[in-house]
Amino acid sequence: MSENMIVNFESLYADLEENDFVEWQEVLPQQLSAIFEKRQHGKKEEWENILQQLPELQASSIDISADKVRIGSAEDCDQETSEYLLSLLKKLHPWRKGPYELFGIHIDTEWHSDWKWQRIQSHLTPLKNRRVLDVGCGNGYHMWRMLADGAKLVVGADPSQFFLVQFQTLKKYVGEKPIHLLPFKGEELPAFSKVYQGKGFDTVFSMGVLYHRVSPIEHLQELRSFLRADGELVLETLVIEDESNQQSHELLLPEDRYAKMRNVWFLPTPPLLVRMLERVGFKNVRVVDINQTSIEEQRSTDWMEFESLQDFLDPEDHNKTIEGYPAPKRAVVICNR
Ligand SMILES: Nc1ncnc2c1ncn2[C@@H]1O[C@H](C[S@+](CC[C@H]([NH3+])C(=O)[O-])CC(=O)[O-])[C@@H](O)[C@H]1O
Repeated sequence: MSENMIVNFESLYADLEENDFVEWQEVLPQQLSAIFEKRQHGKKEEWENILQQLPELQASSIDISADKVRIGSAEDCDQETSEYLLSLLKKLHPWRKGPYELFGIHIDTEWHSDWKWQRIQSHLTPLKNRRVLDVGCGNGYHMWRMLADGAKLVVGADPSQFFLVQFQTLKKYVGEKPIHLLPFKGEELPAFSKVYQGKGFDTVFSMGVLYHRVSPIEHLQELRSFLRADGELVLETLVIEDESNQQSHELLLPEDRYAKMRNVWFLPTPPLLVRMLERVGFKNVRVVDINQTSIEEQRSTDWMEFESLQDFLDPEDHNKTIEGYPAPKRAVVICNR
């Protein structure tokens, strides 16, 4: 493996070859090396040390289909090793997406990401035997659930190398499976359908990413280019709702911060979101879920000690953010290329 990389991607190359992505596989080592070179992280050595210090343990059983993704059990590990593992996991604070259980240690993450999956799962074209891409996958929680649903290849992309380290920590104990996280932004992935002549993923997810993009239409065009013909897009993003006019095509561009976040740009109404998807060429666009995020779903825990949703809302009125905007509400839209 090239020196600047935190993890080894050899098994990904083999899985890409097997799944009709051979052209990408040929250029990927070079692309990865360039990304690690360009985005050198000050904590790289610290993270490498944690990954190397993880104890060698065999998971007697694994259940990635459960809401709490579980790897191994408390019996697989003696008390001393368990405490050591706990200390290493705590060094990887903050744990945002989950929940997970690793050898009996419950990682109580900031988000109940399982609740999002519950809202989405039944609307999907079954993932069995599909090649799946999750753009903005965080530490990969939903990727495990996609694998559990029978996907034959799960690739995630997220620019955060910290989330890559959390993902690798869990993957170490799962062993070889066709699930891989790449430290790329969505816009750094190849436009498969253009570059590789009609090739692409069967299902592409983009959850919690669109509102972070300054160019939301470009993000939708990219997502389309990652799909094969007829492939399915699952898009989840923040929306605003106009209670008096369910057909309004409006959007909110926050003046400055939104729920204390600096990097929130465009929040469309659901009809505008549908129109955006149709304008870039998606078919069969349908909104399958709208949900206001509760302070039970996103909250501070022992594993994420910073501020969370409760601190981002108006203390007098949880239907408003602290800046006075509508509180976070997320829509799930599904459509086809
Ligand atoms: N340009 C980009 N390209 C790709 N990823 C990006 C980009 N910019 C930021 N990210 C990544 O997008 C993720 C957004 S969180 C959603 C996680 C998961 N999907 C979830 O649905 O729980 C938001 C939320 O809290 O919902 C982060 O991991 C960023 O690093």
